[in-house]
Amino acid sequence: MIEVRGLTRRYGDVLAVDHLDFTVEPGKVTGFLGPNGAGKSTTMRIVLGLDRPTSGTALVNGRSCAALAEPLREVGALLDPGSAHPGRTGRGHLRVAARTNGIPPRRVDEVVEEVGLGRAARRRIKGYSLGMRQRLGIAAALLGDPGVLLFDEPVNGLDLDGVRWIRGLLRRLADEGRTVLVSSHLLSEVEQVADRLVVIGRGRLIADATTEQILDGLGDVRVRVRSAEPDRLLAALRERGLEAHRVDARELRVEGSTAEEVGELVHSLHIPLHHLSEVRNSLEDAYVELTDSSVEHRGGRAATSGAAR
Ligand SMILES: Nc1ncnc2c1ncn2[C@@H]1O[C@H](COP(=O)(O)OP(=O)(O)OP(=O)(O)O)[C@@H](O)[C@H]1O
Repeated sequence: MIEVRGLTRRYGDVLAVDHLDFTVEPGKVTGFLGPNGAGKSTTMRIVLGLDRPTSGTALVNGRSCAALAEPLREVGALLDPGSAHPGRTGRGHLRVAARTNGIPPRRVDEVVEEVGLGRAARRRIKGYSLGMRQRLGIAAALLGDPGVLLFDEPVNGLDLDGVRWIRGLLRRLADEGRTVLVSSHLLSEVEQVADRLVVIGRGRLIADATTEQILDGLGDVRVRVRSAEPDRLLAALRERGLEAHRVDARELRVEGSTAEEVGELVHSLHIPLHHLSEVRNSLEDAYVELTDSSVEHRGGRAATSGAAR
């Protein structure tokens, strides 16, 4: 479990993280979302004990990471896949990490296998593609078989196969009961795999809820209705005070209503119905709505008040 409480990090004039509170639970994939510069990497570095908070705490399984003697056994992370020494082989890089963390060398073979590096593990890292570096970084994160895993933008620059592979891996790690936090600035990259979303903007918490709750809490439902008598239906909808408009010769769009309400009205008017459905905002729309509002309210702490919690 990861517990972030009142976390604040200031770099000179820049307030990178601003009184952040959230918990990342085991057995779930938690998406950590926010636009560029929102404070995701800073938060992750503090959780990992690689940076110090100005105030507040970030605990992994109840303890500060900086206090752990062999951190890789408790928490694994993919932060910057370009950080491995280019002159080493992939295997050599993993061996060094294993040795310094008291991990048996045979575990290196297991993680090389697990991430599908194969024979590339014997080649020097400087010849690796971005996808191979990413796999190597993930192998290093998995080395200590940790219960807590953090991935900072893991699908950055990967092709579709790589993205699918990472999604499958995240799911499996969570299903094994591990705590999985995965950051992205693109909702579309994590919406399919994240059970929960922690959304931040300008260092502040915007939303912390299940992916479903965030979707449900945002944006009105719109109803599409096609009928034999669109003009009559449009008039009746407006008479009821509903915001309705024509989409084409047969279709109407009704804002802020439900299929049930519109369906009952159509029935009461004895109008033949051809189509009736509810349209929700896509999660991407919801996310833009969420993060936009954090920018709009940049002056005050009111930005968090509209959060879907
Ligand atoms: N070491 C540092 N010194 C000064 N400012 C920093 C430092 N690290 C981060 N910042 C600033 O803190 C803010 C948050 O940065 P951070 O990298 O945590 O955001 P992020 O959400 O991870 O963004 P991205 O998606 O672009 O990686 C930014 O304004 C950044 O410029």
